[in-house]
Amino acid sequence: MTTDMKKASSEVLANADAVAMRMAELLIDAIETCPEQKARIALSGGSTPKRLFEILAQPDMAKKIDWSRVEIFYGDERHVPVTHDDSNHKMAQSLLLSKVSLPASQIHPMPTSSSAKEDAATYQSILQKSYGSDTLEPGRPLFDVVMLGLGTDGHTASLFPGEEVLDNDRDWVSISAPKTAPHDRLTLTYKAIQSSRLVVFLITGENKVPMLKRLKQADDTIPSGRIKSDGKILILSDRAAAGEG
Ligand SMILES: O=C1O[C@H](COP(=O)(O)O)[C@@H](O)[C@H](O)[C@H]1O
Repeated sequence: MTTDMKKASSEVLANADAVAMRMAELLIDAIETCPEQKARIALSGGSTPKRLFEILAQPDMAKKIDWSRVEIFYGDERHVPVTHDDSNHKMAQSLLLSKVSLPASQIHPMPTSSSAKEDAATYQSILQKSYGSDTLEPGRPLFDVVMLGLGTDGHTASLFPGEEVLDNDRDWVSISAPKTAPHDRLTLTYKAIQSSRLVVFLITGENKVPMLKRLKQADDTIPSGRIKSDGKILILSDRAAAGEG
């Protein structure tokens, strides 16, 4: 089964906190029902997942998760040192990963210390090692959950409009050099994102109204509109992003 954006489900929740809580529930469920020993989860970057990370780090919530069954990956990363304020990993590490019982060996940040091209190839090898093969097999998804955001230009992960990576159907990880963003980036490709049990878009705030509308219409002229999953796709948004605020 392949799900494209035309077949995506959506839920509109009261506010950004409710979206984060719902995402936390989905993660708990995905970890509990993961058919393999460990659930591979790709975190999204940007500002939207911040609230989720804070919620998951709260002791009452953190104890609902068997962290020994979790492997953390990233959907994209700014090609900056991990100490940089724009680093997705820095944010996830400080708000969540440093606060729960998750061994460092189960956290896989995108490397950013060599050239972006070399770092993309290294991350692909890290994913292939975890998956146990360098070929994606039908019926055995790479990720249990891929979290995605939505940029006001329609990008998701670091799949930006006009970038070569949009046509890369060979690699799992690629470089992206958006002209509209301050740093080069590394990103999962469409192919890697598709190999998933569940893709969830987290979209909050009224500045996302026009793009969320296009995403729900499965507009394939924006990069997010071309996302597919071998499992399910869910768009979680708040009322403000849905234009109901
Ligand atoms: O999927 C993603 O979307 C965001 C958009 O970020 P936000 O700050 O509006 O939440 C993107 O830039 C991010 O890196 C990515 O993972």
